[in-house]
Amino acid sequence: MIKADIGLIGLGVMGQNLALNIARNGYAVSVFNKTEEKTREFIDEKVKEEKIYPFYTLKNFVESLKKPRKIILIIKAGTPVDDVINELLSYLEKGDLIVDSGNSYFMDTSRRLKVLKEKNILFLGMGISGGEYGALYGPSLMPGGTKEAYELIKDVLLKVAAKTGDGPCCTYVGNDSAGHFVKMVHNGIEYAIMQLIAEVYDFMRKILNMTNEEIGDVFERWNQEELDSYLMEISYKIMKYKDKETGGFLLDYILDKAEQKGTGKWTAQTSLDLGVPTPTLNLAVEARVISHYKEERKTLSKLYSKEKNTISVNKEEMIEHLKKTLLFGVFMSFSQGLWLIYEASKQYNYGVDLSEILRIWKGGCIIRAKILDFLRDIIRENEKYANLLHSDKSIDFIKDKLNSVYQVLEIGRNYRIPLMIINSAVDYYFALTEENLPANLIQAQRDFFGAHTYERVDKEGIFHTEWEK
Ligand SMILES: NC(=O)C1=CN([C@@H]2O[C@H](COP(=O)(O)OP(=O)(O)OC[C@H]3O[C@@H](n4cnc5c(N)ncnc54)[C@H](OP(=O)(O)O)[C@@H]3O)[C@@H](O)[C@H]2O)C=CC1
Ligand SMILES: O=C(CO)[C@H](O)[C@H](O)COP(=O)(O)O
Repeated sequence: MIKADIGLIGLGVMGQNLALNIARNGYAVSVFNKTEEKTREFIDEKVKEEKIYPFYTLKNFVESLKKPRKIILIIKAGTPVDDVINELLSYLEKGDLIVDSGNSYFMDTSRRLKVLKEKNILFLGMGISGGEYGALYGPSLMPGGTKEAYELIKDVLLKVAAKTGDGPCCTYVGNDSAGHFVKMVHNGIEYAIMQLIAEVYDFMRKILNMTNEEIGDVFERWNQEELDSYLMEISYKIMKYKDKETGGFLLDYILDKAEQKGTGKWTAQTSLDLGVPTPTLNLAVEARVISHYKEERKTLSKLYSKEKNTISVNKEEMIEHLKKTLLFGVFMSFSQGLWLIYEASKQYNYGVDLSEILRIWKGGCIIRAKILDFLRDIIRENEKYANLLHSDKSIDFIKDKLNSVYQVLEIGRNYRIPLMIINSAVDYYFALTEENLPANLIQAQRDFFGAHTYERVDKEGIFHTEWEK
């Protein structure tokens, strides 16, 4: 009778490759998928010598595992996770472990942890990043929950994770739902960087009149410099990719409506709940939402004539300005995301080590980037400042980029192209480094209409004024 080391449920894009990755690292893996056909296809078409065993009932699947059982779920987030856990509970025993590695909402993970603890089942909420390629060759893994649960599966996770010069891209992220929280923010940052690159592309094609090929060349060059990152790499490849059907660039045939599955929106919602400013991450979600109104945009674009103040620009200089703008935006995106993780870690007692998070994001994951080493140096320099802007290194970095950001924004405005996220990054910087904001007027207005009271700058206390008396 088969006794496998690991069980994996969910043979979708990620699950198939993760199963292969685990098996290729020397483990015997039992697999189960809701739709049987997918399991059969996987076994017939993808599995070669790997020790991967298919099961068609959960009972047989569970019985095929060595005790204590270790089961990785990698299925659609939400109700399916609850359904599968509930079904599994009929067959699991005290001390068995479930690892949910889908993009689950962190509050769901906290709830599941409590329920499963009462049933003596160990549980980890584990973020995974790297897409289908990462799942196969080495993802970045962000497990959170109890240390006891992590210890049970640590060896497997460290083996299958991506490796960099700083070790495997997996660490114990922290207590409770820390793993899924960190993955959620990872995705919030991912949305922001994707939107930043998209705005730069828009600028290049509409203002600098660059072809996809030319933009691809610039992105490729940037990818060998400070902007070296996975998202830059795929963007230059996308720029140059030809459509098999038409022979044109595939990108030009893709409808400009961005989809989303929820993690970016949860990041924005959570930052508002916790009161941490992450405007760049939030606006990246808004940008996707606006993109969805294609018909509306089409109609309105005809109603409003776009008088563009064309001004002459030096293309090569502008490309350099765009590079610095992108670096500035990427820095602000990470800065906002890390601050959010830091505050959440305090609020929820996660115990997250930000430097470790930056380390495990260096390989395998979608937001891996050369700039992470620089950010890590800043974090390690002074751990009490989760807000990166405090560091001298940041001040020098930002000063070097600002003029370029201003140039890009000014020209973008003259040509009327939306640069929402670049604007948000610079406004975040302006607001956060401004001693006197106009919030005094907001407080006065609130007190005027709702007797909400205010504090004064010249004396302690809470005050209210009868404004019309
Ligand atoms: N794709 C990516 O780049 C990444 C995805 N993720 C996350 O990993 C998880 C899996 O993603 P991915 O592999 O891309 O998704 P797919 O859409 O390719 O696969 C979804 C999987 O979920 C299963 N499933 C759906 N509904 C149920 C249900 N009610 N009960 C049991 N199983 C169900 C499907 O089974 P069936 O075949 O029977 O429909 C299938 O195995 C998701 O949470 C996703 O957000 C995380 C990082 C990266
Ligand atoms: O987690 C991921 C990458 O890190 C998934 O690919 C996720 O689906 C991306 O988010 P969205 O679909 O909302 O763009």
